[in-house]
Amino acid sequence: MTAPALRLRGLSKHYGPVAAVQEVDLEVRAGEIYALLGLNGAGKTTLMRMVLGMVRPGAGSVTVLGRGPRERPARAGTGYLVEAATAYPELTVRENLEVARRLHRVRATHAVGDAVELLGLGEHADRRARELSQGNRQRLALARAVLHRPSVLVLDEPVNGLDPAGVVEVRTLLTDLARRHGTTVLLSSHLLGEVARLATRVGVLHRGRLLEEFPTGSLPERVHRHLELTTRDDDRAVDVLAAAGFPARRRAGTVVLAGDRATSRPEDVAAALVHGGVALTGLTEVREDLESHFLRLVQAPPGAPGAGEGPRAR
Ligand SMILES: Nc1ncnc2c1ncn2[C@@H]1O[C@H](COP(=O)(O)OP(=O)(O)OP(=O)(O)O)[C@@H](O)[C@H]1O
Repeated sequence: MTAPALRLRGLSKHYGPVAAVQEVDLEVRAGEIYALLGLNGAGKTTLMRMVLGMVRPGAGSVTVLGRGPRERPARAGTGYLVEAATAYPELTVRENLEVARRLHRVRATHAVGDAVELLGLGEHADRRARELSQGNRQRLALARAVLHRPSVLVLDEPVNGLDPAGVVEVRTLLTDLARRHGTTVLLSSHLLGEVARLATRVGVLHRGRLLEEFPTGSLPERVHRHLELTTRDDDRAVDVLAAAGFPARRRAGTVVLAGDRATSRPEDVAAALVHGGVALTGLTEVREDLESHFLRLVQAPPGAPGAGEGPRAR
């Protein structure tokens, strides 16, 4: 097996009494798009800065492409966008990218034109950076990050400030870089829906700790489900269901059943009611959306009393 493109071991950082990042173990394989999901202040930026060698870890270690983050092969192989997108305001888009090309010692002069095209900046190539909209400034920052075709991209909130079309473009770009060129992407976001569409794996960071990791493909199974029933006699329905081994409760004019046994065999629930002489007038399966899943996780981390979650996915 090849070594992971990024490897974090016991990574921690305190700022005075604030534990910004706490004992994070994380690996990202080549070609993966790994999204760090977290509320404001969760520690995403601090973690990314340690990956980039901009912040020294308090404890633990980081390797990028098998090297320390400040070693030349790691730096040369990494493109990044952290903090608010910045550029030389008086230089044009093309001139800004030209500076980046020289800094990265990229010989091919067409790299600038390629990056302009890749990020759809053609119309704006000769405008000064300070005249750009926030979204186009973000595109310029992304163009700078990918100009030298790095094998690792570290992107803090890459779709911030982009309009819906821009979000789709960036998603296509990153997916394409990962699939076709094997580029490894570590990104942060608080946009849950976007992360679900873009990332191959998600890590939930909360108060500096990595609470959970899972492949985005497994999300449909991970979100909680319950059944909502409407009946002619809800009190009796609850009693009949309890006797049949389906704990249920009344909520706002419905009868609610959680648990795998009920959600995986709704026909058994219906049959139990019919046998008990209760008229069933409606049965709906309700799935928790991604937003609620995330909020439930950060409010009741796995392992905490009442969290009710299985083992961490690894
Ligand atoms: N240079 C610093 N000095 C002191 N405290 C800091 C510093 N940088 C970050 N922190 C604190 O560390 C914690 C994590 O911050 P961080 O910026 O990493 O979170 P984040 O998940 O990126 O948040 P956001 O989504 O708001 O950018 C916060 O409590 C923050 O106030």
